[in-house]
Amino acid sequence: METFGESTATAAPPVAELHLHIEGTLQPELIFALAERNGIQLPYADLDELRALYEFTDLQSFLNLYYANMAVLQTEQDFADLTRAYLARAAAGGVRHVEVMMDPQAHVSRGIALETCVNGVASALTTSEEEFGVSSLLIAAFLRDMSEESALDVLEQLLAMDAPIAGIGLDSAEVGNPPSKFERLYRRAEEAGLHRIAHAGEEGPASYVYEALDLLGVERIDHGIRCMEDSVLVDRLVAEQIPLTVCPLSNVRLRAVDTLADHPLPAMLAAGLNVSVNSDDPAYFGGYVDDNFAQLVAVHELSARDRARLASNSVRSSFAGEARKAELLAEVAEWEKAAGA
Ligand SMILES: Nc1ncnc2[nH]cnc12
Ligand SMILES: [Zn+2]
Repeated sequence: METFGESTATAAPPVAELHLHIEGTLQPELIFALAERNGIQLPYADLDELRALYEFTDLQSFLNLYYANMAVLQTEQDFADLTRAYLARAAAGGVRHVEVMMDPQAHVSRGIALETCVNGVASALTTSEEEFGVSSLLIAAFLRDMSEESALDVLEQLLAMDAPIAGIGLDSAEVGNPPSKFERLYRRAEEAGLHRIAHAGEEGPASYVYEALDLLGVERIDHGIRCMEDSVLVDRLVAEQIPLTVCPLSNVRLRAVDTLADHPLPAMLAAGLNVSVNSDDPAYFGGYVDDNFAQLVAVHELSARDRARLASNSVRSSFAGEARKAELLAEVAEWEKAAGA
C-alpha cells in the first residue's frame, strides 16, 4: 500500500478561529479589484509594487499599510465580498467557527457610515454556516490609539442601531495605550451584556495583561505571548485557564519574535496555558490558520495530540453556544483519532 507523509490538510485540525481582523483579510488582488470598482486611484502601480511593502519592522509599520489599504472599502457590498472571501478560504483550511473582529472607527473616521461596514460584514456572516459550514460571531474592536470618548461614542451608536455584535475588543498600537485607558468603555460593554476581549502582551508588557484582566474584566486575551516574561502571571493564567489567542506567523512578521523556531507557543502549551492558533491578519502575514499549523508543525513537530489540544482549546474558549461547541469538540476528537492512527 502506498503511504503518504502528513499533508498540509491533515496538519490542521478543525478549529474555531478566535483572533481574526476582517480588514486583515484584504488580499492585494482584492485591493486592486475594489479600487477599480470604486474608481479609487491607488498609490501603487501594480500588485508587485504593493506586495513589496509587506515587509514589516514592528506593529506600527504594519498598521500604517493596513489602515491605508482600507480606503478601497467603500460600500456594503465591498465589506460583504471581503467577508465572504475570508469565509471561503477559512472553511477550506478547517475553520468551523469564527469570531470576526472589525474596526468600526477605522471606517467611520474616513467617512464611511457605521451601517455600511457593520451591515456589510454582518450580511456575509448571516449565511456563513449554511454556505460554508462556518458558524460565526461579530466583535467590534476599538482602536486603542484613539480616545476612550471616541470608542464610547461608537459603542453607543452600535447599541442604538442594535448592531449584531457579540462583544468588544481592543486593538491597534499597543505600547503607550494601556488597557487602563478604557475602563469606562469595558464597564459600558459589560452593562450591555457584551463579551469582552482585548489585545495585550503582543508588543506591550506583561503588566498590560494584568490590566486587561483586572481593570477591563476580559474573558480572553489576544496574543498574550509576553506573559512568558512573568512566571507569576503564567501561574495565574494557567490556574484560571484564561484563553490566549496566539498568532505565530503574525508574531514573526511583526518581529515580536525572531523566527518561528523561537516562538513560545510550544512552551506555552507545555506550561498548561489555554492557547489556540489563529491568523490575525492572514492577507498580511503569509497565511491562514491552516498555514500557521503547517508551519508550526514543520518547525516544532507538534504531535497530533498537541494539535488536537490547540483545537479543543479554541472551541472551548469560543463564545459559541454549548451545542455547537459539543459538535465541534466531537469533530476535533475524530480528527485526532484519524491523525494519530
Ligand atoms: N496584530 C494586531 N495587533 C494590534 N492591532 C491590530 N489590528 C490588526 N491587527 C492587529
Ligand atoms: Zn490582532
